[in-house]
Amino acid sequence: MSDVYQQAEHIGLVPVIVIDRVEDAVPLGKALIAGGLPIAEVTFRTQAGPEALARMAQLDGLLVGAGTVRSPEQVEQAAAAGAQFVVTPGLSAPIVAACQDRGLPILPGVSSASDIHAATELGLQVLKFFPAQTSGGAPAIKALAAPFPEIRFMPTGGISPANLAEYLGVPSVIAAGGSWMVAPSLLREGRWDEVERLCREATALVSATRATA
Ligand SMILES: O=C(O)C(=O)C[C@H](O)[C@H](O)COP(=O)(O)O
Repeated sequence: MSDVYQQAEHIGLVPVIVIDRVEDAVPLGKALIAGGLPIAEVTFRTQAGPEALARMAQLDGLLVGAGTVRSPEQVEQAAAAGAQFVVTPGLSAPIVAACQDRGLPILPGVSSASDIHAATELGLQVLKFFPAQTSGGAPAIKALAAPFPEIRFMPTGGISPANLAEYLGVPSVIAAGGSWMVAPSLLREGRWDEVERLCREATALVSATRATA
């Protein structure tokens, strides 16, 4: 496994960020680091996404990737901004190829056995299970892991402090993705202390879950 996947596994939870103002990028990144979640998936859903990613990528100790990448052109944009990994909502062979050409780790979204099968044919082993909660949740990942034992998952979509432990308890899950600690309202109001507190609380939950596994 690439270093990025190992780091994501070590941290256990990847904040998924939808950012509207580039000037929020650095205080947000610092809050993530201070809160013990030094990793971010910065979605390319907003216009500010690529520049916000570039600013966050300058912060020491923060692993930054691009999310909601939907074209090979956006892979170029992500790489130019300093992204260290790419996340896509679904499985796209051209996007996977663009990432593989650059040696950029990619976590494409999958939600079925057919998706996973296709991803294995593209040489991938670490996949985003998306949208996790509405695609059957932790029981679905366990069922899909049976025929694909080598595949590792990062479930994302509908994950909260209430169900995080259930996902992290599945052996094939390396980390979960979630957005509650970086909710748009917190960013809009510049509540960096609250972001940090929620990250710290989430980190404690990850540690407690793993200690009892
Ligand atoms: O489009 C993408 O590539 C994404 O990254 C989607 C996000 O993973 C989910 O929107 C996060 O879902 P919540 O944690 O329920 O807010």
